[in-house]
Amino acid sequence: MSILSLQHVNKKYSQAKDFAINDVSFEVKEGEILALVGESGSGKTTLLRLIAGLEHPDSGKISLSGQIIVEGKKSVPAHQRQVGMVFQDYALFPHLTILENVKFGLTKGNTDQIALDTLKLVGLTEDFSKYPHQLSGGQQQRVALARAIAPNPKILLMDEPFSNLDAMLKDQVREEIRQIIKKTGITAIFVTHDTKDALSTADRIAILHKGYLQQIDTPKVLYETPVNPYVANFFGKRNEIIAIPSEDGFYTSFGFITDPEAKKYSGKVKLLFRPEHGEVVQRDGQQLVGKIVKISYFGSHQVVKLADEEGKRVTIRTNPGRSFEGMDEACFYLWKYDIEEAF
Ligand SMILES: Nc1ncnc2c1ncn2[C@@H]1O[C@H](COP(=O)(O)OP(=O)(O)OP(=O)(O)O)[C@@H](O)[C@H]1O
Repeated sequence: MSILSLQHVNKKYSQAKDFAINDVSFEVKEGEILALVGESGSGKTTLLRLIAGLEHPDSGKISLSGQIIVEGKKSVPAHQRQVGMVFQDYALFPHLTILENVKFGLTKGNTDQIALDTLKLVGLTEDFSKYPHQLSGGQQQRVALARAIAPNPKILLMDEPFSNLDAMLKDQVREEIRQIIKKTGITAIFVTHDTKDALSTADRIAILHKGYLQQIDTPKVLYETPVNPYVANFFGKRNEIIAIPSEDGFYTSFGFITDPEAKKYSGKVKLLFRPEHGEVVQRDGQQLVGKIVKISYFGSHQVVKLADEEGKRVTIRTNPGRSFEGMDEACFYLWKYDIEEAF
């Protein structure tokens, strides 16, 4: 069941030339974690602020939990929307203790007990009489999360929740935050510019470009079946090989690829593939071949750059155990690629 629905939402800031959000419509299902991604200025934060009630759209409709919160001039004020918000810098009150910070937005019931239960839920084991400056970044984030979820909001909104954490901590915190959100069953939307955050943490990802929603789907579908080149390239550069189709395959500058699909094309095409959609193999005459330009070792995998006779390069990801000692050339094959007409 959908808990949040946006219909044809548009937003233009008063001094701006272009719309920050252009005709955006989507739904979020109950209990789902949605990531909003896009390059800087694509409208991610604006969209989050429109849902929170911190900005008002020029047109469109937003419903939360079956209630219309925005339509035309009508708007439910931010404090009445029952939306929990975690800001990028956590925005904790420096003069309040951990417990007081979490109790801040609570008005009903035994507020001490609710705050303590929520702190337990987010796994914070510190002395709750400490102040925010006495905590690490990861701990401050848990306090901010506890403060946002303690009042039992209908939806949790997080702006760049992982951007202040160092790389070592990030992987761990991402997983922990995901588990906490899933345990509470709360619906969550987070903004990030980091594709790794989105792919590893979200159930679905919405990708924005210049305020337009490009695609919204699961990480797997977005990565493997992007609807346009912008979405495809957003999740990492793809290799591009120019190919000439024939009855039974494609002629390329790296060799021939047998593919019955080729006969459907008449002119030149582009074969597009990600580094992990190729594999370096032993030579047996059937594969593509390239001159080894560079090998980079990453522990979990190696990245090999191969060039054709004119120096055009492709990048292939391969297993870390493969040895290239004494080799000038390497053979490879592609197990997955997209075919696009080349003009
Ligand atoms: N208060 C404002 N007044 C005028 N223009 C604004 C305002 N806030 C944002 N914008 C513009 O709206 C567009 C979308 O901005 P927004 O901050 O939503 O993008 P974003 O994707 O969150 O970017 P970033 O990743 O850099 O935070 C940008 O062109 C930005 O310059």
